[in-house]
Amino acid sequence: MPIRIYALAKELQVDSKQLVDICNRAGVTGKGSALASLDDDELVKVKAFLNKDSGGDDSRRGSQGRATVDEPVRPERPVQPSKPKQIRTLGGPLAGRGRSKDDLSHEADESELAASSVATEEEVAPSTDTPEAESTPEVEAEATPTTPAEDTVDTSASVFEEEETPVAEAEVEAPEVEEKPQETAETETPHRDAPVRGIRRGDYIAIGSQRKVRTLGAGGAKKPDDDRKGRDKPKPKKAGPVVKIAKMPTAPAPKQTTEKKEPAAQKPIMQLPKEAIKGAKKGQKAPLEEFTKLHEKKRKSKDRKSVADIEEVTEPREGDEATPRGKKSKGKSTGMAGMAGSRDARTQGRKRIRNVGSVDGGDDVEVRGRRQRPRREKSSNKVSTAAPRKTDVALELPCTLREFSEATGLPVQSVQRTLMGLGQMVTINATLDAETAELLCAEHGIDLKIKEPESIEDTLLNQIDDMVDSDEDLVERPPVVTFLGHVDHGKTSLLDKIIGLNVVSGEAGGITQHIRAYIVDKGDKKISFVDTPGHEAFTEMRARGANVTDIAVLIVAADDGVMPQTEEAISHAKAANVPIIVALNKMDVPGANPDKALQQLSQHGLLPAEWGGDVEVVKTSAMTGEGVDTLLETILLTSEIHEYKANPNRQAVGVCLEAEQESDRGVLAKLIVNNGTLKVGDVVVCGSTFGRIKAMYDTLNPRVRLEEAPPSTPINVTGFDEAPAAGERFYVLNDIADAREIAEMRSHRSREQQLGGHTVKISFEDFQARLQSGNLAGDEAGIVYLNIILRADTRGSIEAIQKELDKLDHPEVKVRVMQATVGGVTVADVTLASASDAVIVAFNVIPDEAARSLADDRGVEIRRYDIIYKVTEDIKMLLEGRLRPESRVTELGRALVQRTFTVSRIGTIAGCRVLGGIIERNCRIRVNRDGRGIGDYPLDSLKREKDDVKEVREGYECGIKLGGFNDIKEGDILEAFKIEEFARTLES
Ligand SMILES: Nc1nc2c(ncn2[C@@H]2O[C@H](COP(=O)(O)OP(=O)(O)OP(=O)(O)O)[C@@H](O)[C@H]2O)c(=O)[nH]1
Repeated sequence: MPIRIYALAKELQVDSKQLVDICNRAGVTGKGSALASLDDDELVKVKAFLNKDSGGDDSRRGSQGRATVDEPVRPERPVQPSKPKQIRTLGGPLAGRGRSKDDLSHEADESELAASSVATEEEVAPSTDTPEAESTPEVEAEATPTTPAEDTVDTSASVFEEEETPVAEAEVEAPEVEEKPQETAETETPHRDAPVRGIRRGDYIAIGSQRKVRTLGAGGAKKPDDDRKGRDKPKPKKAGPVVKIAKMPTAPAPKQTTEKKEPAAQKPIMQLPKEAIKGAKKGQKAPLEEFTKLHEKKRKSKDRKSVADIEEVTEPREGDEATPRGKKSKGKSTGMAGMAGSRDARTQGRKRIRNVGSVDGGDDVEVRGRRQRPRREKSSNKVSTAAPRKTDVALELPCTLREFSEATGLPVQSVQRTLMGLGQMVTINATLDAETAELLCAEHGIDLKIKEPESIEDTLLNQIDDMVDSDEDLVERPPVVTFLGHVDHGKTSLLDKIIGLNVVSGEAGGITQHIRAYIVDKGDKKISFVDTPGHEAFTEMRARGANVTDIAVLIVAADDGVMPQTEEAISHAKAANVPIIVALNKMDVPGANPDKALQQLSQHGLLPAEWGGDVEVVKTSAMTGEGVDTLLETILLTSEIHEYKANPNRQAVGVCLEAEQESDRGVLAKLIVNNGTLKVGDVVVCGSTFGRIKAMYDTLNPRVRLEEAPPSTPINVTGFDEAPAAGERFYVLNDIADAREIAEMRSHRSREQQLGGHTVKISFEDFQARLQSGNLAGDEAGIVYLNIILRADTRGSIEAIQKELDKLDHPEVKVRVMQATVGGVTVADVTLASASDAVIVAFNVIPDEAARSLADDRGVEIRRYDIIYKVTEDIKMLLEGRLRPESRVTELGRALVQRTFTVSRIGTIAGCRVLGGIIERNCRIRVNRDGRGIGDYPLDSLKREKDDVKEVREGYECGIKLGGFNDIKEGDILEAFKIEEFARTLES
């Protein structure tokens, strides 16, 4: 049976190289390395050579055999006669068996060992002769020396100790290898004579097994120290060596290379949803059961995973940062399994990091590095996150510097630099007022639009205004009818006749002083009537946005016909865009001429139905009651045609018609409900006043209390803190705090407007600007109308101007003359102009003081002309959008001529008192006499007593000499004005 040289060397306890040399010397050539095999003949030959060299008995053969070896030099040991006993005491039963085996015949041993050896070779290394097999560790293991005693006692501790020795040798350094044979020589020497045999399967310890044993840890495997102790144990029983030898260096205990134990992984605290807990109580399967099993399986299989497997997973992660997350999400499944996948991925991630990164704190380093990388990349890109700079912004002012910067896109530092240049040191949270913001925008070339902050008024009241009732909620409501007409034509009398009252006699001078509003029954229908002191009041409500009237009844006395106020009433009714019914009253009067009245009405655009027109004319008499029922039927018929509807099931909105302070009840306001139902206890805001409705009274029977007022119902209410203005709209709100806030806000705004002056509501220039910008809403056909109220000195002037205006034709913009009457501009004109966004054209007439004042308050423009073509030219330019920039007349003041003085060679000097404004030198003077303009002339001289002065202010007297006009008379009104050049607002 072949045996390798190194195995034999071990058996003989000599160095392999020395054995190679011995082989050569013994004539066994061709054995150049320790891995070379010796066949039986060669083995016998070598052994014979060794025996020949030694020439001693068995007990001495080992030591002599070793003595023949040149190196290393070992101290000779004296032969101990009691050696077998020592062996027996050392090995115990094993030693005894070993001794008994010596008695066995060599043939038996050889055959048995050969059989076991063959079996072992077949199992472990079937082709030991192949070069590959020779180089494999398994082949090395085959040559592990064993003792014959091991054949029978294969699991004894001594066998294990013997097996451990070469393993330890493999781990320790060279000097230790040389020590081993010395320590074991005494025990192995008796078996030296045993024939060489192969190893058994039980003797074989694979490399992997060796490693396994080594890495078992302190508790799992015997330490080399223990082995040494085991071997050292019987030493005291041994006979000490005769010759003292130097103590051999002891091999240091092999270092424990087991990995640091990690603390046991803690189970995560997982809170189950309540449903799962409930379900589990009811016996349902626990939701985490499957997940736990799956996770446990994964954990077990994870331990078996090789490093290569882990690295394989790691690689794509190193290359692509997005991959790991993708892998994690891939591993996720629905429900709890998804959680398991996520945890598993996290565990793998930790492992990965440990393998790739450093041992100490590798986790943190890797994790930190991975997380920081995107940030570094982001910062290196230097992408500006600042808002783009804008060319025009809408800002709510005041605002902070930060808000300004964010809105405009200007860097804060840039804005601060600009402000520093203006001498202002501001912080980022400093507040910028409108002026500063405008300055900054101008500096940086940004168009600034100041945005009005959205108030609670906007949010709440606009929400109510925009509320649209569904068709199902809408029900028919009574029409609200207003009587309009000339004074004393019988409005009040007719209404009294309808409701059965006699109010006329109760009013001072028979003139209606208050607005009256009643609701009357006509069969199963109701009609609300509103009687106003004049059409101004009617228009006043419209001017405030409260168009309560559904139907206008124009009262025309059949004996008088159309009068100036009738014309105005027609204009107001037309401007309100409501159906008009004409009541030809006083038909009982002997001088009644209905045909003449109808003709006049036709001339004012009201063509009667009996003449083929669309205006219903009812002949009535408030005295006799003639035609009253017909008038009511006509009203109801008109109402039916127009289908006036409202939703009674919502909070009320309406209009205040009138209010007064009463000594006992406080504020008593007359309201009319437009929509919804007003109830006692409702919180109401009306204009700049608010309150909670304490009580409601019927307007016909003031002592009758009402609990609620449905749509179109006029009522008197108490509960307001102050008297609201006529024409103000009221709203019912849910919260009285909101009502208070809105009222206070409006009050504050009203004061500001009074202090800040007025703005022109509409003017020619403004109209043109709004026309160009498209801010003027047109009618259904898209036609925009320029509303004009024309006042002229004569009927002829009116006709001439209207004729000229008719020539103006523009497809999209048209002139609408709302009213054209003779005489000076009145308050009614201003009211109508204010309500209708109209411009008053005064031709050779002037406004009276009340009208002038009201026009200033309302911002109504009154344009005065004295040449007809100038009127039409301006309007033509306006319509064509080619209004030239021209000199604008600036009114300076007015003076009353008290006396006149005629001086020869100089002319007439007017002694005047300045009524208002200022009279300046070099101005022009417009002379007005009896409300009509005579002409305008340059101011020749202006004196105070005998001194020329630059100006004379209100309340002072002065002497005025006009250039080229001496026909000045006492009572004339002199209006001073100057012509100034103004820049164009629009280019042609
Ligand atoms: N004969 C006759 N007289 C009437 C008729 N209607 C009104 N009157 C009288 O005309 C006068 C004026 O009547 P009012 O009802 O006050 O006229 P009004 O239009 O209301 O007047 P203001 O309230 O000032 O706008 C009263 O004296 C009435 O008696 C009528 O149909 N026939």
